Formats: sequence, C-alpha cells, structure tokens
Amino acid sequence: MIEIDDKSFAAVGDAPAHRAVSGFRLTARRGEFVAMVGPSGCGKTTTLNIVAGLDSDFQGNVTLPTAPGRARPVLGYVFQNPRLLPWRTVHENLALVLNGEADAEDRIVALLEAMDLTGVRDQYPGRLSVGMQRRAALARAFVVKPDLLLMDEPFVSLDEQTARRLRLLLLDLWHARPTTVLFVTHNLREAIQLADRLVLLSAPPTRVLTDLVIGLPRSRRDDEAAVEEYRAELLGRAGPAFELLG
Ligand SMILES: Nc1ncnc2c1ncn2[C@@H]1O[C@H](COP(=O)(O)OP(=O)(O)OP(=O)(O)O)[C@@H](O)[C@H]1O
Repeated sequence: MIEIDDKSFAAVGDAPAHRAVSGFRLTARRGEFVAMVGPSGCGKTTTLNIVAGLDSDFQGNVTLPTAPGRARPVLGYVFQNPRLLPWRTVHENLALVLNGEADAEDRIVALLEAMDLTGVRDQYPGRLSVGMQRRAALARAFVVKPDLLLMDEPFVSLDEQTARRLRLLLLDLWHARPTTVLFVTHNLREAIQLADRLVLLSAPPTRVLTDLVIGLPRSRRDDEAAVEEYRAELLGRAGPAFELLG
C-alpha cells in the first residue's frame, strides 16, 4: 500500500521549491503486475524511490508485502541503466545480492540458464551486448526472490526487437517466480502487454488519475493486434489524460 500525501523538493540555486507528489494512493494485491504510466517528469521515479525506501523525506505511509518467514520485505529494483558492477563477472553480480543462502548457487545457475547467460557467466559486463546486460539485471532482480519488484523504465531506449524479447523474458520469469511488480513506463503498449493493472499518473504533483484492470487474457503477450486494439479503445474513451501518451 502506497500513500504519499506530500513529497516536495526544496529550492536549489535558481530552481524553486516544488511539490512532486501529492495525494497519491495505490494498493496492489500480492502477486499483481501493476504498470504506472505517466508523462515525463511527472514523478514516477520519485514515487518508486519512496517505495524502495531510498527517500524517506515525505509525508505518508508505505506498507510493503513480506513473505512468511522473512523479518522484512525483500525488494528487487531494475533501473533504466542495468547498473551492473563492471569489475565483477555476471555470476559475481548475482552472487553479491545474495546473503549466503544455502540454495544461492542453485538459484544463480537457474536464472542464468533462464536468461540464456550461462555461456557468459564469467564475463565482465563491459564485454556483453546491451541486451545481455539487461538480461543480467533482470536475473539479479529475481535471484533475491523479491516480495516486491520495482522496475523503472527498464526497456527504454532499446531497439524494438531487444525490448520485445526482454518483455517476453520478464513475463516468463514472473510466471515462474511470482512476485508483486510495480513497473513504470511511458509506453502504453508495453504496459498493456505486461500488466494486470494500469495506473495512469497525472502531471506533477503526481497522483493516480485512472486505475483499471486490463481486460485482456494473458495470451496477449503474443497478440500484438489485441494490444493495439485495446490501446486504441483506451485512448478513445479515456479522454485528455491519455492523449498525453500518444
Ligand atoms: N533531487 C531532486 N531535487 C529537485 N527536484 C527533483 C529531484 N528529483 C526529481 N525532481 C523533480 O521532481 C519531478 C519528478 O521527477 P521524476 O524523476 O520523479 O519524474 P519521472 O516521471 O520519473 O520522469 P521521467 O519520466 O522523465 O524519468 C521533476 O520535476 C523533477 O525535476
């Protein structure tokens, strides 16, 4: 549950103080895939940072899901940039986020296999293609068995073929390793293809404008015509809020 009553930034130099988030309310069900879609600069990253606990300077309350037996919630975070440590191999990048769990090696091996990275497990990230780096970042996020997975435009600025493969891999991972997902994107098609629920955010100070369950069967991952039709229908009936998204 995310309740952000107010998140403001103080004035810095010539930039005036401003409110980035206000009256934001969102409750996700456990295991739900929620896409948050909004215009550039509306406060998506600010909101995710609050949810992740990276920013505690706000008014409100965030309650995160926690798996039975865990003292505190475990989060995965996938950023626009894969943020792999360049001086660590792919395998080491995954091992670093684990705390010596008994099955750590098995989990790493399984995820490298699922992401088709077994052959490059001992390579450094700088030697990998952009797509491989993104796959390694996805593997690292899932290897911790997150209670909540935060994704901040993880497939932005990729060529469409690579982005499409990564979306399909993400859905495969999520089906095999269910977790609650908050996925931020500018891309309405991507949101419709991936998510159970679509949350449309306002211009700043951001709040939830529209919150709807996506009424398409899950087979939509391979049915781009259905996604396109659904998107056109949404744009047609939702009015000016959706026009921002093109
Ligand atoms: N540390 C900061 N100090 C001051 N203002 C900030 C800071 N971080 C973000 N902002 C401002 O808060 C607003 C929301 O920024 P944020 O990065 O959350 O938007 P966003 O929706 O993620 O943008 P984009 O889609 O372009 O990534 C913007 O006006 C931004 O300039």
